[in-house]
Amino acid sequence: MSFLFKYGINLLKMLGSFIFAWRGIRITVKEENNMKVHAVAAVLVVGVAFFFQISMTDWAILLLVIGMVWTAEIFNSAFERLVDMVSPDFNPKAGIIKDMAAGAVLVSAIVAVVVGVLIFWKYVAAWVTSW
Ligand SMILES: Nc1ncnc2c1ncn2[C@@H]1O[C@H](COP(=O)(O)OP(=O)(O)OP(=O)(O)O)[C@@H](O)[C@H]1O
Repeated sequence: MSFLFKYGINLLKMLGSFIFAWRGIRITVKEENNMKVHAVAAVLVVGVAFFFQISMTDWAILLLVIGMVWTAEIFNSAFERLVDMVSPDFNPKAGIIKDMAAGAVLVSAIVAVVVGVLIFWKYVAAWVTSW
């Protein structure tokens, strides 16, 4: 019985963690313009992927890079807020931290674009030649 009680409490705690994590994602999408751009880009790319009926492996790679960009952007937004909280006044060190976090987003976005081109070129080429 006490085992079931502990199990239930742990399950509730886990549910609470999911709700808090979901709030973090929601706030980032709502308040960060860059995240809105990433979200729209992801929806467009997924639409194109459905159109071309890409393979399971390509889906896996595509979703991985989309997740990578979103993760980088959420971390970047968290860093921005943390820096603004800890160092609200101008501080070159604070600026470097923000620049580094923004750099992580840029790296992930560039990799995502390259991966997107590598994945889609063969589908686009086949589609164009089938005309
Ligand atoms: N407290 C600070 N001290 C020194 N430089 C800062 C500070 N805050 C921001 N900066 C510099 O200004 C740049 C822009 O910061 P900002 O907080 O506006 O983020 P951002 O990159 O414009 O992101 P977003 O558009 O999502 O708000 C930083 O990358 C950093 O170089």
